[in-house]
Amino acid sequence: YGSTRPERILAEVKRKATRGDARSVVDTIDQYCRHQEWAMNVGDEKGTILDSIVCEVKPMAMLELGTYCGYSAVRIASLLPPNSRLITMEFNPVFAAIARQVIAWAGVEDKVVLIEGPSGDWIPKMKKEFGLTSFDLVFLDHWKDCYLPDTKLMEECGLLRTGSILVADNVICPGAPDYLEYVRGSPRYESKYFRSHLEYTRVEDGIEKSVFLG
Ligand SMILES: Oc1cc(-c2ccc(F)cc2)cc2nccnc12
Ligand SMILES: [Mg+2]
Repeated sequence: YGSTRPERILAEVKRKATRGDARSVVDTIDQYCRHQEWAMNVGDEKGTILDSIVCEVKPMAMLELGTYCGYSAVRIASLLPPNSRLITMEFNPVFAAIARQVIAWAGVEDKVVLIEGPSGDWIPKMKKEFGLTSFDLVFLDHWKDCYLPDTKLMEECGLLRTGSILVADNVICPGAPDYLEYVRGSPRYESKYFRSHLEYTRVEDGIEKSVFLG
């Protein structure tokens, strides 16, 4: 029986990364995915852009859509202020099961809440389920055709406040054209593009940072 790519990434983390050391987990995954087998982590180059935004915003409440193996959840959690929480949402149960173990190995499980299921089902329930008023920062890194509907749903559910920031991965590759058109064209957003590359490649990709103006 063959293992899955997420299982091979977890095995590499357990073999090479220091338990409780988030940076060593991040670096181990980057090394493996650059030199052994590509995987859809935000990666080191775009990850540095994400880090700078997390450090600037210092979010008390943050949402990640699309956990995959937990690479960006670990990367983000290692930068969060005390008492702040990252809620990360994953649709695929196989990915979620691996991510839980990667997050635990990195020792950031008390900063991260991983929820499983479709974003469209969860978003309307989040205020009540987590006693939230709104998110300070949202990282969109799930299926590209969900970026726009989920953004509109977060607006409708009152999960965004004046100043909430959306950070979207892959706006060029694979691309989220309808989302880009919306945040760049809407008077309710102030949007900025950070040019970069698709993780572990020289292909152009980028991150779009959009401030919700209310
Ligand atoms: O960062 C990413 C890259 C890709 C991806 C896949 C295949 C390619 F050829 C190019 C890019 C897919 C993604 N899906 C969800 C979240 N993030 C993704
Ligand atoms: Mg991505």
